[in-house]
Amino acid sequence: MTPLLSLRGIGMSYGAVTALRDVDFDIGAGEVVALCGDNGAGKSSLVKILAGAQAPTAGSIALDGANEKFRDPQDALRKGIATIYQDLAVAPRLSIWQNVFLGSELTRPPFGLLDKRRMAEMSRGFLARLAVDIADMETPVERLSGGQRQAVAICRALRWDARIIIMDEPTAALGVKETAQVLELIRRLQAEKHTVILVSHAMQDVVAVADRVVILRGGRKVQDRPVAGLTAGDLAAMIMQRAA
Ligand SMILES: Nc1ncnc2c1ncn2[C@@H]1O[C@H](COP(=O)(O)OP(=O)(O)OP(=O)(O)O)[C@@H](O)[C@H]1O
Repeated sequence: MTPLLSLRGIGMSYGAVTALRDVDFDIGAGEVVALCGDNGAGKSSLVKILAGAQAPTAGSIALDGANEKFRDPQDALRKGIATIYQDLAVAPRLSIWQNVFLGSELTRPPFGLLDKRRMAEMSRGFLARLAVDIADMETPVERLSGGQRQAVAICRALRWDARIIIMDEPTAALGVKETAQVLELIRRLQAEKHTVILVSHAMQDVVAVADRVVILRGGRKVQDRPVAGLTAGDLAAMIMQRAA
């Protein structure tokens, strides 16, 4: 079967610094893949490439078997890859629906007025798919919990019908309860057959939701295996292992 996303020989150099070397991997539709590695391993560089924020200096990317080059993040989004960075890029004072449709508002003919009702209804529908219960779509995002904010950021990806959702350290700033909520969001995405790439330093999160783990070290892929049967301790040991 053709993988949904396929990377071949991806390299990234910043002048004299090589952040990624010859990285290959395939991701199937509906998989939750954790991308792990110690600081400086190359995770952010890879995320930026997949997000369309930077072009790799070597290698190729294919979606559904067709080679792709992303001109910019908007292009990657249009092609089905949504990236949610740790800061979530939400506008705290704006409402839930305004955030979900930020920069891509729906309008009504013939005068092009904002179709607030439809945007609010659709936002409610996206949140319902994630099993997040918030009564009022006019609620400013600053009044939401960390887990709920993450849900709003995911709704933005759903609004674009993203097939691949990249989440960069989604639980890094969250407490225990909110972390559990975010992991539940990922399970919901998985149940809807979305593909999720989870960048994480939290091995217990990886064990809880990921199907597979890809570990980078010094810019190279050193592990690519199913998570089943591994403990958080096993993963931490794999990340820290010295190169042979
Ligand atoms: N814009 C840049 N210019 C120069 N070097 C860079 C740049 N971005 C990243 N690097 C270097 O590339 C290597 C990989 O960094 P990257 O941020 O991709 O790793 P990471 O795994 O995301 O680390 P962290 O977990 O700390 O975010 C590091 O040596 C880093 O210093």
